[in-house]
Amino acid sequence: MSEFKRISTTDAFNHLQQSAIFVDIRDLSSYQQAHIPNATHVDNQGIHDFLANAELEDIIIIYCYHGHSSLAAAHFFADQGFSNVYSMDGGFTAWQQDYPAVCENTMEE
Ligand SMILES: O=S(=O)([O-])[S-]
Repeated sequence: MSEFKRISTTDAFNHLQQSAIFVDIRDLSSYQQAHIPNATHVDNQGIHDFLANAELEDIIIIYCYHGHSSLAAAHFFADQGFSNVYSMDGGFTAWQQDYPAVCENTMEE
């Protein structure tokens, strides 16, 4: 059974202080420029490591650019057995509009 839910940026924001894992599936340079604090960048190369280290009960919030690709990714994660998977509506574009101060980058590191 594969089920995931959709989550608004507001509800996702409320998960920031909790133990949710934010997964950024955009391309690496977009991630490096700006991402949700502590988000993990996961691509096709990194997905196996990620899956090996995550717990099936973890709360996983996936986002892309606009909230379309993350639906397919959330479906995939749910298919792997994760029970708390969310696709963030509006993607990082919406997040940046709603929470412009709550972004970090890894360009200088
Ligand atoms: O990243 S996107 O599929 O929402 S354009």
